[in-house]
Amino acid sequence: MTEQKHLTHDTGAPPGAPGEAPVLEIDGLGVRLPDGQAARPILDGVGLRVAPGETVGLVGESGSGKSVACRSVLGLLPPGALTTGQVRVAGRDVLTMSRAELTALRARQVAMVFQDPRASVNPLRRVGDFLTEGLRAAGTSAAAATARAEELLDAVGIRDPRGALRRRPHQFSGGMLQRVVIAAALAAEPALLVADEPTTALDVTTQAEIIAILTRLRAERGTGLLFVTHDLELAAAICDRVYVMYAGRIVETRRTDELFDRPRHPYTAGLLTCAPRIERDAPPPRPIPGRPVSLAEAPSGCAFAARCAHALPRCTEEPPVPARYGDGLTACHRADEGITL
Ligand SMILES: Nc1ncnc2c1ncn2[C@@H]1O[C@H](COP(=O)(O)OP(=O)(O)OP(=O)(O)O)[C@@H](O)[C@H]1O
Repeated sequence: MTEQKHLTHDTGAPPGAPGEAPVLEIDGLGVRLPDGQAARPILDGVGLRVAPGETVGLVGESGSGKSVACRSVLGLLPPGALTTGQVRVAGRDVLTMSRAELTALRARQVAMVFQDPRASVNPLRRVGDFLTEGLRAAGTSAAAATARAEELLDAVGIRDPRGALRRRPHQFSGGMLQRVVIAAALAAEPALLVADEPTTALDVTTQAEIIAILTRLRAERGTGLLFVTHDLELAAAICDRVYVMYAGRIVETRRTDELFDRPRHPYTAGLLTCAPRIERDAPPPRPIPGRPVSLAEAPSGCAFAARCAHALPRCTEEPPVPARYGDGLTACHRADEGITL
């Protein structure tokens, strides 16, 4: 694997309203994680923006690096991680923050919701303690913290919030507990919420309810939302813009409607056609051939070339550099040919 340093300071994001700084700015992020004596490359040249109140999707198959990218936003990379580039939250680089600064960042500015709500809560403690501890640590009185916790549980659709505060995690279904985790994430009114596959472990109905809650809360509170998923259809349903990641790199980004109407990267097009559709006359799903590679395994040309029906000899030799098409970016040698239509 040759790292391509496909650095660009263009992240495909719209310029934004004057005076409105992005809540998240990732520029040229590279991550290597320890692997025995060596360091294994995981991310390369990742660039991404989230504006206040914007919902941005980060989409890709398993192992593409989505979780590592969003963990870097909270300074939650494993010990020994080596990074390059910048991850700025409200203008400050997370990668250079001290431990105390990271604690403050997580308490006030960024919150994260993970796939498995049971991994986020202490099974032995009451939900009320889980919801109020951050508020109490920030100096809120016990009575005010409890009132706020009830308000938050109400906002995520939990009936009888007062009773819920006294219960323990095992007394909640997965979907109800994910609501509790979202309520806790919103307690400090963070500028940015990072949700890593928050509905993957839930049944379809509960999934829809959680998505509706996230969408409503984002609209009401103006929180920026970075929504991580392997499901492009789901991302399209809720996101303003989407970044598509393959083998640790962003291969395409654009506004959701444009991404669907006119994907320019064959990988994006493949993600769109590999998912089953419910319409009666919809074509059958067409899986992307082969299996995804990690950045460490990626060949020196385009990492997707071996799975791509449109690959030319050039694709296996030269790394494609992200270039601007329409309102977004695509890293493909054939992007200007419209081959994925
Ligand atoms: N703590 C770690 N130590 C070493 N390698 C890791 C660690 N966490 C993740 N990786 C590696 O980093 C790469 C990206 O993993 P990551 O979990 O970010 O992918 P993902 O796109 O989120 O996948 P999934 O959808 O399955 O969660 C994988 O090759 C994975 O094996």
